[in-house]
Amino acid sequence: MTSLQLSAKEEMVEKFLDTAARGDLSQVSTLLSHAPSLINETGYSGWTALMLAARNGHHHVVEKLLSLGCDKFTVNSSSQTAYDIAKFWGHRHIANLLSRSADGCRRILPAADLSPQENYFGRETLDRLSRKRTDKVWLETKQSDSDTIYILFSNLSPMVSTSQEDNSEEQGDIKLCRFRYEDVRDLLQKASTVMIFLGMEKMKNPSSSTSSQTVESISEPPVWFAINTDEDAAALLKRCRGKNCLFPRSPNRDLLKLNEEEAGIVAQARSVLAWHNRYSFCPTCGSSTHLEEGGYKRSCLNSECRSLKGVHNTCYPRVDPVVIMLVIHPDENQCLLGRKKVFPAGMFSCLAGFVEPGETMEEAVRREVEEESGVKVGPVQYVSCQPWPMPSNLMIGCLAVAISTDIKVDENEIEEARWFPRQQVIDSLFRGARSAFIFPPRQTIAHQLIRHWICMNSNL
Ligand SMILES: NC(=O)C1=CN([C@@H]2O[C@H](COP(=O)(O)OP(=O)(O)OC[C@H]3O[C@@H](n4cnc5c(N)ncnc54)[C@H](OP(=O)(O)O)[C@@H]3O)[C@@H](O)[C@H]2O)C=CC1
Ligand SMILES: [Mg+2]
Ligand SMILES: [Mg+2]
Ligand SMILES: [Mg+2]
Ligand SMILES: [Zn+2]
Repeated sequence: MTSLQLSAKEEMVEKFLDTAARGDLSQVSTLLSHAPSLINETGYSGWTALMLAARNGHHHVVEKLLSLGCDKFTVNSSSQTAYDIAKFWGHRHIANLLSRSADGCRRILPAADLSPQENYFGRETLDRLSRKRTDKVWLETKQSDSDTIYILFSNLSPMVSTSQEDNSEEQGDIKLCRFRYEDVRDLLQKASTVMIFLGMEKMKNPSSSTSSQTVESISEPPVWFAINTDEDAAALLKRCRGKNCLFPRSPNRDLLKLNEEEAGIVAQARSVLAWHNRYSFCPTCGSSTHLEEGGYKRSCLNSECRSLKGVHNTCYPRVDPVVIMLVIHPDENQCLLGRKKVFPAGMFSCLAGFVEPGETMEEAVRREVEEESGVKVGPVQYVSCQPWPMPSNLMIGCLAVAISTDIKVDENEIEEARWFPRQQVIDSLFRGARSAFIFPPRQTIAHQLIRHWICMNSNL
């Protein structure tokens, strides 16, 4: 980038921040419609447009910025969020607006009226249309429809195209390769291919159709299917006309580079395909099974099998609940993080563990924290959840308050656990300060829980 371009950008950011500080709503909207990336830009001392609007009491501007997805958890160089600033300057109506979800807590755990928070892998881009899974005629017609989109998996990895030659970790750097019926027709005929119906794209703007259009004249949005095949991966890649196509090798890392819409689709497809991969035979009697209901059911072929009578959950895709929790020190100023041996050097994260049969979410939090760190936990509060398709976990994100603080790690599960002071977490998370430890990437619910705590209770 030339210095001229750089200064033009800086000028644009300055103009935008100034507009927000003055409360000029129409100018804020115009600038953002031309350059949406301005929304989280920072100026002097790390102040964002949201902070400036909050400082000067411009309610409408704050409202607009939030509606456009502005990050309200950012802190400035004095560790203040926009919420802290609004509260400090007495703009109660703005503080209320900013605290409506996670960050407005006065006690160790916030009041329970949390508004829903979306996590990566959680976006529902498709309408699953579960009632259509039993409509064989409809499904067959849609399979050969020229608008229908197929995504291709090999060994549970989706075929993607990459925009970057390098090893960048940025979100949006990979995109799903989309195929039409003619491209995959031969694969659909192979007995080993597993196909699942994912759903229909949601109407973007149903109300924008003109009243003169009849219901029939509005064509249905495309439906999506996912295919997992055992055909050779190199041969599959030749089907793709685009360049730089591949099957990512490390799902935990590589699938975090999709955009939010495609990540949601992959979460659904990969979890169901992984279930098929593991349940080829009936878990009750060991007989062969066959696919039904658009890939959402596997029924035993042995007509005597118990799984065909009564309620049997072995026929349906599995979801494993996992609790993941940020444990807060009773002094409110430290949080408990741990690291497993397999983590990259210096990485610490929230403790997590599988919920056991017959256990509540709260009890699972208390048991896993005590098992892994020796710390006893009192109150537990649910924050948000995240589908985690490695292979089919539902991560249940919680805050928890410790009632004892001595640490004794279970070395089988955790290499180290420590209390981290709030300021140290802020320095590492927001300031990119060179730090001895790092957090998991922002696409993980672990990262979001840590941010949630930071923004909940910041001191001026
Ligand atoms: N999205 C996010 O932010 C994060 C996601 N995670 C995910 O959460 C999951 C659980 O976390 P983790 O700390 O490992 O859980 P646990 O602390 O429960 O430990 C996992 C170990 O418990 C055993 N185990 C008990 N029940 C089950 C079960 N139902 N399924 C599989 N293993 C079970 C396994 O032992 P053995 O192998 O000896 O049989 C496994 O290695 C992981 O899959 C991880 O990927 C974790 C942290 C962050
Ligand atoms: Mg454990
Ligand atoms: Mg664990
Ligand atoms: Mg466990
Ligand atoms: Zn059976």
